[in-house]
Amino acid sequence: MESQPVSDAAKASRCILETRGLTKDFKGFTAVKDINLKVNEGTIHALIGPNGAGKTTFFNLLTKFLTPSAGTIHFDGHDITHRRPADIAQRGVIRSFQISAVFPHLSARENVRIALQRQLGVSYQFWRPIKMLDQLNDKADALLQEVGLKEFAETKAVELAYGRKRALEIATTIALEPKLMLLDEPTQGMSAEDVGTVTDLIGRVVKGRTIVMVEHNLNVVSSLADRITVLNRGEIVAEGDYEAVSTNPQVMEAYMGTAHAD
Ligand SMILES: Nc1ncnc2c1ncn2[C@@H]1O[C@H](COP(=O)(O)OP(=O)(O)OP(=O)(O)O)[C@@H](O)[C@H]1O
Repeated sequence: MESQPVSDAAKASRCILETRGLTKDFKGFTAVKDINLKVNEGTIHALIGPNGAGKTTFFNLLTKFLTPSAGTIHFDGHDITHRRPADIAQRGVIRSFQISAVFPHLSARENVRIALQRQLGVSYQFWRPIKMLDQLNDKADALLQEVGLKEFAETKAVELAYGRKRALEIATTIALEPKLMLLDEPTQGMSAEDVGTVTDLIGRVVKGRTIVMVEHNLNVVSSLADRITVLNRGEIVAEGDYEAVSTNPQVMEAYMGTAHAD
């Protein structure tokens, strides 16, 4: 039987990540409580919530920086609850701004090239002729162009302006061809101008990719996220698109301490 091409709609409805009853206790304090979350392939899913809501702890559970106290994590059809962090990265769960930290004294191109080498599994073949490794330059340049850093290929990462550094981090993450990108507050600490640039960049380069992001800036969330999960005190208080969650009384209460936020 001939296989049918998968339509965008069908692809978007495939759940790639699911947590069931995910819980993390710290000595009797429950930071993440019974979280049931589903992320569909090809979508941007944002996690928001006030300080201390449990967002970072939840991310750390997904990447196995922390071990859950209870519950399971399923990724791409596999139960990964008891997998080691390296296995999870190998399966394509890549956390940007942490794992893919850039090397400050290497150029933008060299940074992307190293990520590409890692993806190809040739990182230790340092005896290969430089020329062979130079074949990666074309691919690296294409990625730099994609994130708007073509003119900065020779610039050392440390010399890039903040927003451009973030763009480089995104390029090195994409180079690893993630099945799921975890973005940790991608616009944190940025000027309004950089927030706009990085938001546009994420919107452009992540098309068709699956992202879970923690983000405090609600403008960024409203323009990027297909679906939003709101956490408060370790629990999900609301889920839906931006319009649904932003008008939810429990969300207003979590953020502002009142359901009448006018
Ligand atoms: N290792 C730990 N030991 C004890 N308590 C912890 C630990 N890590 C986090 N917590 C607590 O768990 C709760 C959730 O913290 P978490 O950092 O996940 O929240 P968050 O939503 O990411 O907050 P923020 O937006 O401020 O980064 C907080 O009350 C925090 O103090």
